[in-house]
Amino acid sequence: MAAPKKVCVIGSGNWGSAIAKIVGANAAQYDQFDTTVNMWVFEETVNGRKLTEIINTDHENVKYLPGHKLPPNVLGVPELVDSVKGADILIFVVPHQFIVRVCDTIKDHIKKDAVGMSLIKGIDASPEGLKLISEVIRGKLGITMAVLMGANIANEVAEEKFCETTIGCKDKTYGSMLKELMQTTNFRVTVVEESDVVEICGALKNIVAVGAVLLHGLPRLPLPPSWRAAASLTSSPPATGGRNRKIGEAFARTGKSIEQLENELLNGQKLQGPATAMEVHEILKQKNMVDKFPLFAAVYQICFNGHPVAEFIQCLQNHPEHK
Ligand SMILES: NC(=O)c1ccc[n+]([C@@H]2O[C@H](COP(=O)([O-])OP(=O)(O)OC[C@H]3O[C@@H](n4cnc5c(N)ncnc54)[C@H](O)[C@@H]3O)[C@@H](O)[C@H]2O)c1
Ligand SMILES: O=P(O)(O)OC[C@H](O)CO
Repeated sequence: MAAPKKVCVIGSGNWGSAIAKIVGANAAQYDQFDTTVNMWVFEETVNGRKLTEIINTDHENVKYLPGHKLPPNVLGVPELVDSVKGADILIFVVPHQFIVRVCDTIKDHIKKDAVGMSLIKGIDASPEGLKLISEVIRGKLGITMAVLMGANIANEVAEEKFCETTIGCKDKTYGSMLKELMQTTNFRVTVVEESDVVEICGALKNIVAVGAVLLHGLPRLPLPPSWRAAASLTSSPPATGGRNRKIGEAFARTGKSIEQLENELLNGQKLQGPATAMEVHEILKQKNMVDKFPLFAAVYQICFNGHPVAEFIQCLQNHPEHK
């Protein structure tokens, strides 16, 4: 029988911890996985104790996923290089702004035949154009990559509410292995081969989520309730408690900057929607296509250029599709 596959979860934020809860339970249950699951923890001090010590003693990430026990076989590791040693499966789940540094740190320390799976929502924008985060990782590490994306809110998944998600994986053998690692009774996994589509939809969805929330935050526009409901249907997570919703509502209400609200309200968690709107805006500008995506442009202008939230309606009224 093949040696059990060793898993490392790279990241221990809100989603990283919720995922470690699932992966730890499945690794303990299925023979094809090594029981111990490493989880890289960006070390910090919480209530006078190291976060790794809290995780490894109390089995709870009290800062990023309070109120949920992690399986005891999930081991918090503060050194990134140590955490990935010997791992056959690398699950990438850090905020997207940190991924390049993570890859540069581990590139000489991973197994060459490891398989990676990115749970990171976002894109990489540079003067060379748009790159998917999985492409960035593949380019840096030279490993096979899959992705997992869904309308998933970490706290809901940790509470074991019924949710579905999609693994995008071009290789069917890896696809079924990753499904066994991720699926539970209440976290249902579909595997498809169109990995790039799954990934770009996961990233762009966060911009739409911010847009839907900004609309909800508009107090006196003559929008019928059905319109607001339709907006939220395009992305149900912000309607049920995501961070895009929390910050989007506060932004529309207070007029404070996104950065200030992230610092004030998220306790170290990172908001992804507005950052993705900025990166997508860069790409659209490069390609002279800003006018073709008025919703993305409006989210960018409102979040970063001081445009009034009420401008959202004009952008939709003037959408090229209606001309
Ligand atoms: N939270 C969710 O509900 C959810 C759901 C689906 C997908 N995602 C995606 O998962 C990814 C990770 O999000 P999350 O919710 O786990 O993170 P998070 O926003 O909760 O936490 C921030 C994490 O970044 C770490 N960090 C801070 N500074 C760092 C640095 N300099 N280098 C490396 N790490 C640093 C913190 O220790 C913490 O673990 C994101 O791309 C997000 O879009 C999140
Ligand atoms: O908590 P949010 O708003 O960042 O959403 C997290 C996920 O991306 C939702 O799918």
